Amino acid sequence: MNKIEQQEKIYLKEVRKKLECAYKKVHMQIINTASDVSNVKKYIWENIAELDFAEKAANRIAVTEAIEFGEKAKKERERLLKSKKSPYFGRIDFKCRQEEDNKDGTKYYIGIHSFSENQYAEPLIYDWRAPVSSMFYDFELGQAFYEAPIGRIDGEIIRKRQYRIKDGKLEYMLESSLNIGDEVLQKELSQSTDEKMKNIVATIQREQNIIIRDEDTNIMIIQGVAGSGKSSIAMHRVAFLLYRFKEEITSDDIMIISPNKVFADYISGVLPELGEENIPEMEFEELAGEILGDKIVFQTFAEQVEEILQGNDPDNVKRIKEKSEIAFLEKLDKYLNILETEFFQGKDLECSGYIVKKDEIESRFAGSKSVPILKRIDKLINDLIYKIKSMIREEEGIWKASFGTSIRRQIEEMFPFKNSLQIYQNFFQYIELEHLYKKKKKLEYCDVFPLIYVMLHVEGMEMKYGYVRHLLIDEMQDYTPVQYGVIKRLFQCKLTIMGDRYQNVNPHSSTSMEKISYIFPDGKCVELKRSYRSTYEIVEFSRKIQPWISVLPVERHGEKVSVTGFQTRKEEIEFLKKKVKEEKGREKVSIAILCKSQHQANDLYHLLGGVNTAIKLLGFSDKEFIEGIIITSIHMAKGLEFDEVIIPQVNKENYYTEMDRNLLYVACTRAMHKLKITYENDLSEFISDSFIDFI
Ligand SMILES: Nc1ncnc2c1ncn2[C@@H]1O[C@H](COP(=O)(O)OP(=O)(O)OP(=O)(O)O)[C@@H](O)[C@H]1O
Repeated sequence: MNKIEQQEKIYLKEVRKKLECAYKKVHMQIINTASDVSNVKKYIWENIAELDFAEKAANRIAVTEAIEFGEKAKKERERLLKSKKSPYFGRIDFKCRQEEDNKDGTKYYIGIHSFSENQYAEPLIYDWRAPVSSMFYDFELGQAFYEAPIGRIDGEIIRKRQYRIKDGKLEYMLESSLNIGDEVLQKELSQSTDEKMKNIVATIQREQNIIIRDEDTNIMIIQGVAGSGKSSIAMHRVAFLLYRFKEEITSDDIMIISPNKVFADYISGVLPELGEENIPEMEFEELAGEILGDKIVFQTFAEQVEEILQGNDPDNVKRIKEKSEIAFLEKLDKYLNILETEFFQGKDLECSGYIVKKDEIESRFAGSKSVPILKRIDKLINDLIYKIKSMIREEEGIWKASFGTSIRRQIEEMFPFKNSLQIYQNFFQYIELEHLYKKKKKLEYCDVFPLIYVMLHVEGMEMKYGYVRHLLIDEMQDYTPVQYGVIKRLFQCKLTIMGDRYQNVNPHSSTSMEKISYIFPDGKCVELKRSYRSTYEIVEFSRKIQPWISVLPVERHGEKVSVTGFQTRKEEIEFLKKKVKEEKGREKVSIAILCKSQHQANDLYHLLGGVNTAIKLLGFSDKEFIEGIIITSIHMAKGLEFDEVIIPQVNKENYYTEMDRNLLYVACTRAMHKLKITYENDLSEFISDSFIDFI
């Protein structure tokens, strides 16, 4: 062990001792608080009859406050426990320009949580989100600066170190003059995964840090290649904002729209790991359900994808495609703008001999333009009932309930639609493309958001999501311009939208960063091209499926991708069975067998032995990320990652459309360390001769 390492070990021991002291102190506080609470409760119980109202109230307040204090202390204890295990991961020695004589600079140790011995002492560990910590991610040795609350602080980084401390032991340390990375990053990336998404604080890269720490941008649109860390960045960005604006926002003010519950569960560990509460999550379908209520039954996105894969309805693709264009949103906007002028036709209204002239009706209607049109019709009815009632009363006549019904009927006849669905259906006649709307038992998924868009326009919507201060949307490519139109209306808050146009599981409705920025012209677009998830071999292999993608792999090498052909399906199944048997019982396996559709996944699951095997089937109704050996559809695996991925049935006749190409790409990019492809008879043309050196 060299001298520097020895010094660091001594320092680590000292810091851990102090953490231990702090831990014991908080632990005692929790015990004492629990005992105080129980004493006060006992006192109230025993003296309930004698205590007056004020005394009872005072005691109750004391209990509530003690419980709150106890809860906070418990969280602090949890943090200290984690810090004891791994107090910090980095250090910078920074010499501020004003401190010329401080030639060694000030040492800043950086960890997940900050720690000081007391509230007046300088921190022994700085939170990774503290202003000074930003230099750890942003600069190499030499000139550096950070934005402190008092303004920019300039100086020089004279030392930078990285550590891996596990269970209180220094596993390794590196003197780094380079960007964080390289060696430590390689080590981190080569770890196996047996669990959910982990934090990446120790190795956040510069381009990622810029996004995480950006507090000024209102709308951020991130296009990042597979494995570039988009979802990780999103979680770290939330943690950063919660720290930076701790007085203003809480985790309940932030929301994430994720592709499915399994994905939401997969990412749910990161924020608690970083000492923050999880944020509310929902899927687009849930949002649709909340708005449409239970009156309209609709198809889900997953069902739409499965339907396309079954390929039974070629017109379906046309309908989906058309409704995913910006032009469709523009046509819809145009239609909604002319609804009033083209479809509302004022007429004279007659009720029990009283007349309200057409002109008055039209000017009343035009006078409340800010009210959504269907609500305006209701308002007009109510206003005219009131007017005619007053006229009748003035002349001492008698108002009858049937007058109200007659007024309502006459006004309703002036506008041909009673609800949003009728208005939406009529849109297709108006644009003379009736074939684009297919009436079915379940509203087609491609009509769900256009209908909601119409609803928001013609019925309005109370600010249901007004409390959301920051919305994150993952897998942005899966949502159409109309869906973004809906988001724009419902969420008037900061947005972080991220995804990858090349990972669209339904290319007929995919949206690129360019399309999204058309809807949000003030949005800031950022591109991430480096892929961290997969080995160099897997990235290079995947890249050949979509050669137009520009992606930079991390130089982390692993096994070659294997492509194995079989003469019969039976042989392929036997091969997979053997593989599962070999892996069964091994600890910490993370293997996914990814099929083109859920239908194929279900079939294969049964062929491999179903419930009698070690394999677990993951389907659309699942809510939790499952560890071990799983079998599922590529759609379900979006956003997830596994040590090893096996893609069966990559036959010529199974993967041949552009949609299949995308799916194959998504499947390959789920693999971190190993990728195996199997096929029967002829291999899909997407895996061509150029792959030969990988076979
Ligand atoms: N700076 C980093 N340090 C260490 N690991 C990283 C870093 N950035 C990303 N990773 C790792 O790369 C993998 C991919 O990250 P993530 O899932 O966030 O990427 P993504 O862009 O959302 O992927 P995809 O779009 O393919 O689902 C994860 O294992 C993550 O921990």
